[in-house]
Amino acid sequence: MTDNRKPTKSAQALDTLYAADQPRQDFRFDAAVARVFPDMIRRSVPGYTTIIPMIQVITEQYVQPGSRCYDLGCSLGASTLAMRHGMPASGCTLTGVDNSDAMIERCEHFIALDDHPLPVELRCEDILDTPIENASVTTLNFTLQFVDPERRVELLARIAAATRPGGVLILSEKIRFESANEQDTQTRLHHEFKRANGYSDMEISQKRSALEQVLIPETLAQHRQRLEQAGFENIMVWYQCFNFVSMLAFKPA
Ligand SMILES: C[S@@+](CC[C@H](N)C(=O)[O-])C[C@H]1O[C@@H](n2cnc3c(N)ncnc32)[C@H](O)[C@@H]1O
Ligand SMILES: O=C(O)C(=O)C[C@]1(C(=O)O)C=C[C@@H](O)C=C1
Repeated sequence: MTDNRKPTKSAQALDTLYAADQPRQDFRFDAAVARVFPDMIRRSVPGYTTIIPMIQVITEQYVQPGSRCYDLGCSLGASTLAMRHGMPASGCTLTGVDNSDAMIERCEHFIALDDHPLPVELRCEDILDTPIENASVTTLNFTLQFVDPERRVELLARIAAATRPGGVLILSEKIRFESANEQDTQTRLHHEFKRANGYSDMEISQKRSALEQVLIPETLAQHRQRLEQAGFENIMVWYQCFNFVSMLAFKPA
């Protein structure tokens, strides 16, 4: 197994946010999280380092000339840059959206460092308010799980309505399982992945309780049913590692 305990680049800050014993507080995408986010997400989400380059491959396949592409919940722009590199240099637009100032501020910097002719529009706002139109590829890479469950269908329906025939939504989520046995097994394996990446039992357990009221996972069946209700078809899982999945959902041609 690759040793993921060290940050990839010397300039990249190591995530030690939950290393010291602390009172429980809801997880927030604030400046402290934004600072360590590349290290945090790589060591916390099994498959993240595979999913990002595949977003480029998928974008290349489904981007349509003259259309718009959206990365909703773009954080520091890892998924945005993957989309950018899958898009033609002109004729299309790319918009990244996040409601965390700290994320958008750092994202601007990463986008500027990426040498590519296609401009990226960054918006600091709630994705529930983002105008979406003439879309071919939209990405929600581990973002829908943070949206109020009661508002998820309205967001997906708006994306579906704004997507061109044959366009696609890339939806990555932490999921839960109907079977208690599978839930326990997959959660244990996820925690083992974190341990293998250098997180202590205390870090794992403090982050788990910080996320409890904030990241609301749903089952694959719930995702499928709601994506269909929203106006998508041919919903397929193209990636899964433990309790993390990525799906494709198509707008009927
Ligand atoms: C797990 S991160 C996304 C990671 C990113 N897509 C990537 O691939 O690196 C979730 C992001 O969604 C943002 N977010 C959560 N709810 C949001 C909302 N309602 N509107 C806009 N952004 C939101 C958070 O601020 C956070 O940066
Ligand atoms: O479930 C966890 O333990 C996680 O850390 C997952 C997760 C995510 O899926 O977005 C939660 C918060 C951070 O954005 C990074 C990763």
